Amino acid sequence: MSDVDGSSARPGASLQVDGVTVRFERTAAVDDVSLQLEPGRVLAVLGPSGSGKSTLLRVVAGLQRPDSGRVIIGGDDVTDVPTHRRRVALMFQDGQLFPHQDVAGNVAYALRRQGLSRAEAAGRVGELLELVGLPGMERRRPGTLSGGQQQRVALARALAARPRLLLLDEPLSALDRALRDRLGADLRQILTTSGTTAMLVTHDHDEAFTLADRMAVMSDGRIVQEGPTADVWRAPADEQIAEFLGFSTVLEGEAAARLVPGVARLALRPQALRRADDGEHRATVLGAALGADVVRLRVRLADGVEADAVAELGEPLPEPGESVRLRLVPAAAAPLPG
Ligand SMILES: Nc1ncnc2c1ncn2[C@@H]1O[C@H](COP(=O)(O)OP(=O)(O)OP(=O)(O)O)[C@@H](O)[C@H]1O
Repeated sequence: MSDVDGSSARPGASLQVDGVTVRFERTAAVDDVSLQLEPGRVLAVLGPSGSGKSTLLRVVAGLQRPDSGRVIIGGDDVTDVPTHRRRVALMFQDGQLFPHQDVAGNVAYALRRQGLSRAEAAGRVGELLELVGLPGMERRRPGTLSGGQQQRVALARALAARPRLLLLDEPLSALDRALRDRLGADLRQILTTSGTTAMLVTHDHDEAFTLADRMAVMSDGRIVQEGPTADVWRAPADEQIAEFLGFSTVLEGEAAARLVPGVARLALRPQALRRADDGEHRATVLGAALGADVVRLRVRLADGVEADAVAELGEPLPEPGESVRLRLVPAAAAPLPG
């Protein structure tokens, strides 16, 4: 237990979850979940609403006692250690800043509690604000900041305590799309730079993909697939997971093999079929709509199967009934087992 309250040079610790089960009444919200995360890595737990991911996060944070199983952080079994002694930090959707304190006061909160002098804390606050891209913002009040800036302050505050493990609950979902993309990329960079081990829960596959090295997909309290983000993204274990990861069409048999020879089931993202004059696949347009960065098509393939497709903006919008040629974008297609 020596490291629970002590400080170490390297902030990130390993995380191990061993056979954790949490029951509410009869049902298991978390059902025999085991996970391992190496120091400095970021794990996204991805799942639909009610799949148990927040409950799992609360167990790791020490806010929920498991009915069985263990939580081990940096080699210490913390299952019976209260939250404030686990050296974990939590960051929620809405940063929950103290409204009456300025940015520096918010970020310095944990530092002052650790007994740093005012001058030491001020220096560290400056560094942290630099890290999250808000240099010089010390004197601003939370109410005068944008949503994205507030999330950055919340992140700086969470990192101030040099947590061994940072726990994030849908950290980007309260932000609008453009801000989410920008802060997502920054957050990823900040976590990597600071060497922080982090676990985030989200129902947004883009958020998981942007932020995490590893992904665990949860359904009905269980982990149904786990691995490096790119691997899960490229090879979902079944149709339900594929759908959850943003694949919109599953082709079977002939229709699948026509696109990728030898494949019996093929999951396609909406952008997997792209209009191209030299494309080798023929299709009939059923409908077309302007999207923000592409034209979205609904098409019928040669086999009579319907699928999504995209076309470049700027090309004339194809009419329903029009015949088009499509090219497969292999990175947006994944063979499914079975
Ligand atoms: N305190 C509680 N008492 C009773 N049931 C609970 C409690 N907390 C969660 N549950 C139930 O446990 C299951 C998992 O809930 P949990 O909040 O972990 O899911 P989630 O995947 O985080 O969902 P969301 O994305 O909607 O937050 C749900 O069926 C929920 O109703």
